[in-house]
Amino acid sequence: MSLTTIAVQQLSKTFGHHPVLQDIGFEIRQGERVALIGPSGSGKSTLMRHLVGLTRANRQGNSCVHALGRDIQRHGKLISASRAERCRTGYIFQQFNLAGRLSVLTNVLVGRLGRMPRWRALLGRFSAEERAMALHALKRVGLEELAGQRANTLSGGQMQRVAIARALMQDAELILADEPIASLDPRSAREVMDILKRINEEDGRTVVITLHQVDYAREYCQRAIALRQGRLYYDGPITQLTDARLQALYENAGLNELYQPSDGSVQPVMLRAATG
Ligand SMILES: Nc1ncnc2c1ncn2[C@@H]1O[C@H](COP(=O)(O)OP(=O)(O)OP(=O)(O)O)[C@@H](O)[C@H]1O
Repeated sequence: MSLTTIAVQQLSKTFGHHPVLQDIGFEIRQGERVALIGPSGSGKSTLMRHLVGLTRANRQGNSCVHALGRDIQRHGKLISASRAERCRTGYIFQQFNLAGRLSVLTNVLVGRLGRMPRWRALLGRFSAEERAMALHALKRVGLEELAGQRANTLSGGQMQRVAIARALMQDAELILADEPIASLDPRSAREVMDILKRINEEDGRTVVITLHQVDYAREYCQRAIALRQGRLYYDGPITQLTDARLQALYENAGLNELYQPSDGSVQPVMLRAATG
């Protein structure tokens, strides 16, 4: 039986007086490929940031964010982690976060820093084996020929593929991709989504992707978690995310009447009408 990779319980976050996440709870099992969707401002990025401790939940309440066998935060308090533990999660940003002046290969090697002895990491001394690994990671994203090129000469799609190669180099078991294709043209977006899917299928990595484009979520992910106004609106198979539900998610249509599973097989589906 697959293991729990992420468990979120009673997660609430308020910025100032603005409740951005309200009582969020879900679990993600090892090897799942999940799309996190919802209208702009619904809290997707904020939720993702909680999963790696970049944002802390409200201190009040019983929230817990658990990933890869350890608590990331509890009741809004971050739990410290070793470098090796942090490396187990790779985070891919919309804006790639590459060092533009460094070569593509070096950017990929950077993914290894957290797994190297500190003195070697500080000196940036990579072994022949690590270089071979980085080239292999680049090969997997189809960019080994650009290894020596400066990162800031690449297209957006290529940059994102380098960022994925860096996560591969990190040997991340969990990959969180926050709008990885938001600034890419359709062809590049497809290439990036293909690679994320392949990593999930071939390596068994758990992949969670925030997406604006529902079509990509439908095509590439098995499960959707949808937020609306900071609340969990839908959690279930992507195939059950009907046009009517999506319309309700994005257009504030009436919610309760839309959830009418046509057969009894829809066990994991949960829908909560947003009240706010
Ligand atoms: N650090 C912050 N301080 C104050 N408000 C914030 C902060 N981060 C996010 N917010 C607010 O929280 C809400 C949710 O933002 P978030 O970026 O999580 O939404 P999102 O669903 O990812 O949106 P988008 O799809 O547009 O990126 C927004 O109203 C945003 O302005």
